[in-house]
Amino acid sequence: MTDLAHIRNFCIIAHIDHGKSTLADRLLEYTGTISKRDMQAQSLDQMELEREKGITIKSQAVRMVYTALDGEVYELNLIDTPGHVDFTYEVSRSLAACEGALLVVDSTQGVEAQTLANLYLAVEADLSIIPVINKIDLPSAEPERVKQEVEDIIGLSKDECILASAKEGIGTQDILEAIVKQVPPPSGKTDSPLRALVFDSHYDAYKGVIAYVRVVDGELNEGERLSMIAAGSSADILEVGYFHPRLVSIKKLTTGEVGYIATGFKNVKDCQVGDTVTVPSALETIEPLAGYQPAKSMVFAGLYPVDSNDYPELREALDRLKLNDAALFYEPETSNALGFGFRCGFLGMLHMEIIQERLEREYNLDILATAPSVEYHVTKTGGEVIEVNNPSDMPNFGEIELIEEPYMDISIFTPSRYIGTIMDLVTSKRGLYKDLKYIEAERVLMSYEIPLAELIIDFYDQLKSRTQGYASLDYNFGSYRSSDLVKMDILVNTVPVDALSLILHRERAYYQGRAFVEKLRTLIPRQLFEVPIQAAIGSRVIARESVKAMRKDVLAKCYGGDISRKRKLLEKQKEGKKRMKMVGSVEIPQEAFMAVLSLGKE
Ligand SMILES: Nc1nc2c(ncn2[C@@H]2O[C@H](COP(=O)(O)OP(=O)(O)OP(=O)(O)O)[C@@H](O)[C@H]2O)c(=O)[nH]1
Repeated sequence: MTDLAHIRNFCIIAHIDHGKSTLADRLLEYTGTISKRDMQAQSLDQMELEREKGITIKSQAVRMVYTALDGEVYELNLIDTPGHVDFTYEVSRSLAACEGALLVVDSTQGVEAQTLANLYLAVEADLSIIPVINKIDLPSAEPERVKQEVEDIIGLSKDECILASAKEGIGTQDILEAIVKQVPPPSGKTDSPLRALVFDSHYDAYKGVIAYVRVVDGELNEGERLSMIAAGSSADILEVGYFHPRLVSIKKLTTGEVGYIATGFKNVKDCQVGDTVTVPSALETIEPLAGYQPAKSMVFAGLYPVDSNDYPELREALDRLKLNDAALFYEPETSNALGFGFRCGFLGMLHMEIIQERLEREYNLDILATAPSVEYHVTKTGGEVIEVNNPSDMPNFGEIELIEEPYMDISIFTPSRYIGTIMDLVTSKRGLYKDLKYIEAERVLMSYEIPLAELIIDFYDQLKSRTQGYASLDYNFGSYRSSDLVKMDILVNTVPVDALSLILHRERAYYQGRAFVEKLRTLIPRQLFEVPIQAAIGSRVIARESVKAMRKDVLAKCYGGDISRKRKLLEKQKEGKKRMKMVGSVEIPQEAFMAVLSLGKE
């Protein structure tokens, strides 16, 4: 147990790849929390997937013990924050558990969109901010320019900036000293009833849900009973502890401290990020901590087993993933084309990709995903308002009074030479101009509102390719706005394929319909017969193409009795078939369902 004056809770915020995880490793190493020998690169990124994708998905908290130059011993709690905009809410809760933040800026790049977005969140959380200019070991580093940028853009004095190389360990001690001196100690009430903030949670098969908490007031004792204010659930505290970086169990966590509780809950839903932990006796009287928000799905897609016999396995896998991911939403869905599957809701595209990959890798399932959709608010002619997140559920024209779609507030940081090309891109995606600010002579911050439906379709890729990777993007939900949208149906071999339906803006529906059908023609493999593909809006066909009949069997190409060659070809064919779905008498591959995502490219 450490007295409040000797506790510091801080996090590291940065734009992607500016060196957050590497710096965390250096701090852990310097304080002897992890020996160099045990140091696995980026030990804070636990999941295999995280390491592969090189991003931090779940926040973690590690306790370090640091003897400062003044001779005093401090307990430093480093709370790692997720690095992607899909997880902004988790970031905001991690920040709420801290008093200070290291703001890492890459000295070869400078301030980027996410540096600012994270900074705003940190300022909102009232944190002391310590700017760290990283990667000064690189020949292309421009620490002076970036310091100036920090002063001009962020408003922190350039003299406060600490120059560092997380890779080489330069500046590590200065950073630790700054944390001790500049970050205020926590200011909770030690003699009040327990209030602790959950800033992350995950399910553990042995210990139940493990909640990562910051004790705000009072203390948390092993063996006591706890109550969750928002979830209304309660459980016994099986274990209390902190991360070092492995779990170390102790008897209690006191005011101001950060650690974990093993709750015995079987589902993270009972103990969600942002909820307040208290004791049952205080439940009636205590004020919940501010800022709780239930997770909200922004992007939806249908997930179907390629082999319909795998449906029970898919359900089981989703159930399991959900135990650990309160933000994952799903419900059974039936498609004429694809059979039984699930409509799933995700925080964003990255979240969707992660879930898909986990289903495939960890649960060994072959799944077919439909194109991602947003959630529309549809006012019917009778006045009833419904939410539609599957294009094939869109009511008929005649029944619709108004359709509203989610718009995002986006900000783009870019060298000014790309202003023109970015404006073209944003306009082509129905973006609405809000603001353009010169940050320095050659860099600008552009703000727009843009439909989420356009943002999820290759916007980021296009932004990166049009600006040679220089522009950075950040976005947040803005509001629902009405749009002139229509539903386009696709018929393959005269059979409507519900899972290929799309919602499009009326003005561009004709052009996009043609492009879509053309794309489908190239993706649907030849069959023994000619296959017409049509796009229709209401009863009007707006485009038509056909997949010509196949002439030869693949094996016909084989000569003589070369068995191994023949086998190879058959295997290849099987491989190609893996993600196909028989719709009527036509096989449709996974790529066809995703074709809309690549429409803008050609
Ligand atoms: N030369 C040099 N490279 C660095 C330094 N710090 C980090 N890097 C490299 O920069 C890359 C990104 O570093 P990470 O620590 O993974 O960045 P991050 O901010 O944690 O990235 P996300 O988890 O994706 O947000 C890695 O290849 C690091 O090895 C540094 O001081 N100097």
